[in-house]
Amino acid sequence: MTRKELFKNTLRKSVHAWKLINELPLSDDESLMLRHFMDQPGFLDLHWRMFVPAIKGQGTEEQKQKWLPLANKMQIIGCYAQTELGHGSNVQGLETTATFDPQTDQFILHSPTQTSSKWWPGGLGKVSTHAVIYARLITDGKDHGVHGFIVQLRNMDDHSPLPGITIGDIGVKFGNGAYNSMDNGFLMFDKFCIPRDQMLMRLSKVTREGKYVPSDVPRQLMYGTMVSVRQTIVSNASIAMARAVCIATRYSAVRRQFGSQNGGIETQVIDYKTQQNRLFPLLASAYAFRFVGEWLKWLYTDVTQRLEASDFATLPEAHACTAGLKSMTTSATSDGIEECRKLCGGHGYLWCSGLPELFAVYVPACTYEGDNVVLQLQVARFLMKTVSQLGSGKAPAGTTAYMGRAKHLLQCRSSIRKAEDWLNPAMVLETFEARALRMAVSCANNLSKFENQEQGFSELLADLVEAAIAHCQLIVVSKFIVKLEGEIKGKGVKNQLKNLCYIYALHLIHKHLGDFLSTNSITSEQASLANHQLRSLYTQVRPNAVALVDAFDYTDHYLGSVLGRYDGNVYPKLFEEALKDPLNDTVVPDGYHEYIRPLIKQHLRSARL
Ligand SMILES: CCCCCCCCCC/C=C\CCCCCCCC(=O)SCCNC(=O)CCNC(=O)[C@H](O)C(C)(C)COP(=O)(O)OP(=O)(O)OC[C@H]1O[C@@H](n2cnc3c(N)ncnc32)[C@H](O)[C@@H]1OP(=O)(O)O
Ligand SMILES: Cc1cc2nc3c(=O)[nH]c(=O)nc-3n(C[C@H](O)[C@H](O)[C@H](O)COP(=O)(O)OP(=O)(O)OC[C@H]3O[C@@H](n4cnc5c(N)ncnc54)[C@H](O)[C@@H]3O)c2cc1C
Repeated sequence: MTRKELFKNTLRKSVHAWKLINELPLSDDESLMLRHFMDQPGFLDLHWRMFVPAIKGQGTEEQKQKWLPLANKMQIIGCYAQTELGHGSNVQGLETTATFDPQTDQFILHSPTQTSSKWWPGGLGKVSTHAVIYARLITDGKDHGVHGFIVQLRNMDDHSPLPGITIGDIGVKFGNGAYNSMDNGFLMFDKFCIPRDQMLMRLSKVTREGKYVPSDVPRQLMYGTMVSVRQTIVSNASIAMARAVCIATRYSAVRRQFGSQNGGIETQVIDYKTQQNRLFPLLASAYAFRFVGEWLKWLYTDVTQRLEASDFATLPEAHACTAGLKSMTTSATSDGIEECRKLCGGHGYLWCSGLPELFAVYVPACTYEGDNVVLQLQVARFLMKTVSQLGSGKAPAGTTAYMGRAKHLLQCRSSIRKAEDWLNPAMVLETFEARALRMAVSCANNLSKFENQEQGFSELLADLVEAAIAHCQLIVVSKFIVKLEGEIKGKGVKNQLKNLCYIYALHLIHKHLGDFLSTNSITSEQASLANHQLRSLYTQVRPNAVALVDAFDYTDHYLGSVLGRYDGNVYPKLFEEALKDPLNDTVVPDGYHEYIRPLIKQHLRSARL
């Protein structure tokens, strides 16, 4: 499809999905499932995941009563317009202004520079009638920082932009189809006026007289919509990873190379330890991210309930967990999808493998909802704060509770003696805790050598990110172990999950061996034992690998991959796909008479053939 066709077709699908949701009707969970199977980024994502939650989280009761019924019936379509051409990560650096005019009781929205143009918001370019706009609030010449406003963008009769608004699509993005189904947009305001009651005023207010009334709740609640989306992105990482792994695992069982004896069949590539060493940790990650996603959903629900009761104590941890896990799981999944492409050899590079499209559509997850490095630095700040409070009498809680055992974890030596000891959950956990704590403490010690903490932080950014990743990996490992300790129906299933849990943990040790050795969390002998155990786990997973990906229950239609077909009938179907290519419509290609024939004829003449 051309870009225009792709965009229009996605509009068609989105509107059809909305019709089904209402007609059947579908529950919230079923609607999410429908979105999952619609399988294309589109304006509904931003309307439901960001526009509506932003109003719910930041609007007053009156604002919710006014706007939510319209949004819930999709009589208005909204998006989330925060990022600007010049500022994305640095939200406090946004330039768009919203200046209160007491004479008209209105805010004047203005884009003072080119870099202040809104740039990137999904659904903004061509579809949305409304947006939640983030802009600097100015009253009486004073800048109160960034706040949210509900703004109508387009005329409800003919969809034209309202006077004072310039709006459009930002152009083609990475990949052929992928994210190009979405109208990520730009937007400029030229002194555009909105009524005062369209500032989202649950957190802070501007009175009729133009007085700014700051809120008595943390201003970070303004970032709540991002926290909610980051949490869902973790579960989505599991879905995308599982999809790539399903394709690569099934195909690895079909594909044979070398090893034929006396003219017999060749070896299935899934039997090579190198293939297993690349594939099975990704299979394990798909399960691990699913379980940590379930836990994060619980954490998010818990913090939401606490916030409603004005208990803000767990907000920093919820922010650190959603930011860190969003970052860690999306980076691992993007890398994992690419690894799966390589695991499928040359055929993985074919569009019909399903992997190129999956990669192209998935990889921006490392950037949207916060650049992955910027988000890990938020985790690092949280860790440094926690370390600095050790010994102050305030016991670390939640995911940093292990830091409360700092005295032990800083000096303990791993008691792993034989390979099977690596199947002991307590020993594995302690290894990850020791490594995470020691990396965090080492950063804190290095920071303390700087007179200026912020300067020290800048100097140590790379180490801080590594410490944050170590903490996030510990969370994933520990939540996998907790899952195994809970109710899992079926002993066989539990055994398989145990194998995957240890593959996940031991492979991380192997991959980040430098961290584990340099922090003395394990010795090089213990590292060899971990590798030994890992190989044995691969052997145990091998006979069940295909079943473990079949368990994701993805249909062939959803996978969209010739290589990942459930029936394994890969080669005939590759031919079928190839023959569908427009280049094969004719035997002699268009351009032959124009370019190839004159070239050949010229050579034939000069060679006197
Ligand atoms: C084959 C076909 C397949 C098809 C598949 C389809 C797949 C589709 C998948 C779809 C899935 C999902 C769809 C999602 C759609 C995504 C849309 C994307 C939308 C966006 O991107 S919206 C824009 C997002 N922008 C960002 O994330 C910006 C990142 N920056 C920030 O968040 C912040 O500015 C910051 C960097 C975190 C803050 O930095 P800074 O320290 O400068 O900030 P402040 O001074 O403002 O705050 C300091 C203080 O506050 C704490 N804090 C910061 N953020 C939060 C928070 N969210 N909650 C609580 N607390 C927070 C911070 O820690 C500081 O605390 P301290 O003072 O140190 O105690
Ligand atoms: C597909 C897609 C959809 C999007 N949808 C929306 C949307 O609906 N609404 C919306 O408002 N926005 C949206 N965005 C924008 C997105 O949220 C931002 O792109 C994102 O937050 C990253 O910000 P940036 O582009 O400014 O990156 P930058 O911050 O410019 O990052 C560039 C580089 O600088 C590094 N860097 C930046 N700051 C630091 C630091 N302090 N320390 C160390 N390194 C740093 C980063 O790691 C990165 O390597 C979307 C983006 C994409 C790609």
